[in-house]
Amino acid sequence: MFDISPQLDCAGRVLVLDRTRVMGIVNVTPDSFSDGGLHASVDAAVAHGLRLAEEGADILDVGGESTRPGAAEVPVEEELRRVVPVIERLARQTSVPISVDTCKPEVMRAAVEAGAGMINDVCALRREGALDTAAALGVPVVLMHMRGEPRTMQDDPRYDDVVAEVHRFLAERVFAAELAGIPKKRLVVDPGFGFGKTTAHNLALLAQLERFTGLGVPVLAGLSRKRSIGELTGREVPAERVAGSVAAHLVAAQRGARIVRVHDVAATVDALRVWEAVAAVPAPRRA
Ligand SMILES: Nc1nc2ncc(COP(=O)(O)OP(=O)(O)O)nc2c(=O)[nH]1
Repeated sequence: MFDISPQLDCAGRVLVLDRTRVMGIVNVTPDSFSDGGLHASVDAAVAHGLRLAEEGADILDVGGESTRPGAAEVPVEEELRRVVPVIERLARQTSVPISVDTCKPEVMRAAVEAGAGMINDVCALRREGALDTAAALGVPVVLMHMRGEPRTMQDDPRYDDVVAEVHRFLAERVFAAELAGIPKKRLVVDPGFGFGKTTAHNLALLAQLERFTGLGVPVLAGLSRKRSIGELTGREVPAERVAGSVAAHLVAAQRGARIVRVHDVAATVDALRVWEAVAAVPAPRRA
């Protein structure tokens, strides 16, 4: 699928990015925007994660704090209580790499000790101590763009040029991570769909996603069931936005995304397989 295949060593579980890989979402939260409360207990979250692995997830993203617009911050002790037991049990029961979706250095450390092999940080390691903690943990890190904080980010976000501004931010965060001792081979960037962006902003970022591949690290795209998909399709209920989400992630894959972060793993895996089969057909020889 791709000419070069970066590899992410997730604490010994290697994720080869020779094709677009599917990150399955395991939200251990009572209030996530699309599946809040469905997997809030350890047993339910572990069962959900194993189901996503069965459906073909290449990595499982375990999060204990909703980042939906308006969400309040979760105290570190509560976030630890939510994610650590889930990561511990998933790491024992599946060979699929596990990422932890957190901004907090304490949660990063505890999650990696519990068996997580990647950090997914929607704050791009901007929290106090996060850069040094991620450098010391030695696992890959997703750096995502967010304008402001979840509580206020959707209050009328404005950009002169959203693609240029997000690109500049991610370039700065890649540089900061490298300065802190995190090599590029352990970095992934993500434009942060829905994090301080209108639907027009999200569409511009998706249409020009290719530009972010120029940062020299794999690109992750996460549009799954988000408000913009609802606006474009008229689907009010997040769980009814599967087709729109799959379409968006296919476009993201075509425009260079090496990881897509999704709730609906089976549907996404099927769509990517069909696309990859077509993409693999040799170009006709010129007459
Ligand atoms: N790297 C990355 N991480 C993310 N984490 C959470 C959400 C929000 O989605 P979800 O986890 O489904 O909702 P909530 O934050 O309400 O739990 N989106 C992203 C994203 O786009 N990229």
